[in-house]
Amino acid sequence: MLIQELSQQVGGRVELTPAEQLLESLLHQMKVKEMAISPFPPAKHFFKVRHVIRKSPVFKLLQKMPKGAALHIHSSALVSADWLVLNATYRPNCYICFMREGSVRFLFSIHMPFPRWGCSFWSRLDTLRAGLSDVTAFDNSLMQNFTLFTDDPETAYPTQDAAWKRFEEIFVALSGLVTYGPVFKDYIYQGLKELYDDNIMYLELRVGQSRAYELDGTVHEKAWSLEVYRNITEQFRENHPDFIGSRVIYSIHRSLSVSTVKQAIKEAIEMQRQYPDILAGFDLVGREDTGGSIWYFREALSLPSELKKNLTFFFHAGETDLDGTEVDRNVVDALLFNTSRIGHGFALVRHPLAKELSRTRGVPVELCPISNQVLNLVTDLRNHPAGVLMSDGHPIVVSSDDPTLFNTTGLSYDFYEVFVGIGGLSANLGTLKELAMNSIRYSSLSSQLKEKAMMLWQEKWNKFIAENSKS
Ligand SMILES: O=c1[nH]cnc2c1ncn2[C@@H]1O[C@H](CO)[C@@H](O)[C@H]1O
Repeated sequence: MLIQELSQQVGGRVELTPAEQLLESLLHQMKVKEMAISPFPPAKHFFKVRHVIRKSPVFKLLQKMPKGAALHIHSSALVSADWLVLNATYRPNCYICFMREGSVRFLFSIHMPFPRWGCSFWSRLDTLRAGLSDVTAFDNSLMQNFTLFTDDPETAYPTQDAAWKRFEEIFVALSGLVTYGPVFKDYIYQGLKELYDDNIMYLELRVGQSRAYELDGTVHEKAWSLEVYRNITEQFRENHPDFIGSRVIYSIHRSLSVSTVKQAIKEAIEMQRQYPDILAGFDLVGREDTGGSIWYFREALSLPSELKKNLTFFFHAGETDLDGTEVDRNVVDALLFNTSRIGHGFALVRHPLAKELSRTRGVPVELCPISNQVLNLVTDLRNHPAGVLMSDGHPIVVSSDDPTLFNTTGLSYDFYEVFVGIGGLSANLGTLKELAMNSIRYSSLSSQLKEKAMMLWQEKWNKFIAENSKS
């Protein structure tokens, strides 16, 4: 019985080579030590223990581990807040204005922009900085505007409402900065680099509706951005031949109307036809329990099958709502609409039928534990519902959701939380191996590219094992 139960665990069926067994026993000892630290880091909010995690030997090993693909990241929260402040805001012609409630807005422009409602007069950042006595303090305060990071998360975000309000506000603050054409291009490159530096080889990015602009006020078509994603990825691959690439999941905010979502679906169908290599499919984003449910958008979401067109869905579902409302049925409806993955699926364990369906159909949950700590207020990861999914051997992939806002880079922090916090001692090297392989297996890559990615990953994995199993 015990053996049977162990083999259910994610990775429980993965057979380890002798070298892997050696690394597993080292890893096990490291983990036991780390779990004895008091207080146990994953029992605390991520913001309070990030500095502890950073020093952890298990974390350092996870950074070196080839983790496969990042399948759930939002394009407007892809790079570190440091890069945005120290690189993007230092470019010429960058204007800033300060909102009454303390937030900021940016715009790149040749001329002084028109005043914006609720915002101070615009200042050009180079002039503004030249007049400051402490530029570092100013830059640090800008960084604070781009992330939810705080030493005291419980006070700053006592409720989900408070966390989500600030969360959505940051996206608005970032938009004038990251949608400026020249910044946008370097931003994508930097995003790929941060992932690559964390040993990730492929990315699927949720991309919203915002359009890029230029200094003279020209606004580009959405297709322009898709071409940038493709070209910058190509450029990155030329410089890093062992990177596989990136694809885009066209996304629309669920606070919008059915007719707007219908229009977006039509655009997505057309984009998937025109850019099949870069466009992977479609998703609805934004806070789930205050936006429209999947059922609410059923007329729009049925369009592809009515028109007999291909459009792959990657729905966020069961992220924030556990209360048995219509929104709580999103996990079921996502599966009925044939979603190919479930974004978050935090509520999945409460729906045994949906859970069974997701497992038997091989529809993985995109688990983003840091996001759940910040936005769902799950402080102690030992209470995370994914513990049940893990011990059930449920298909899971790990991702970081919004690295800018959570003040992380790469996936290693999320892997740490899953491996040490949610998985506990039952998670082992086989778990890590399966999670990394899952990220390639459940990606939207063609079967040929998947095979190539898997081979490349295996090579990197073997090297990782050989280098780390010595002692
Ligand atoms: O974890 C998430 N769940 C739902 N929506 C999200 C999450 N992260 C980001 N966005 C949404 O994506 C938009 C930017 O593209 C943001 O407005 C935000 O609502």
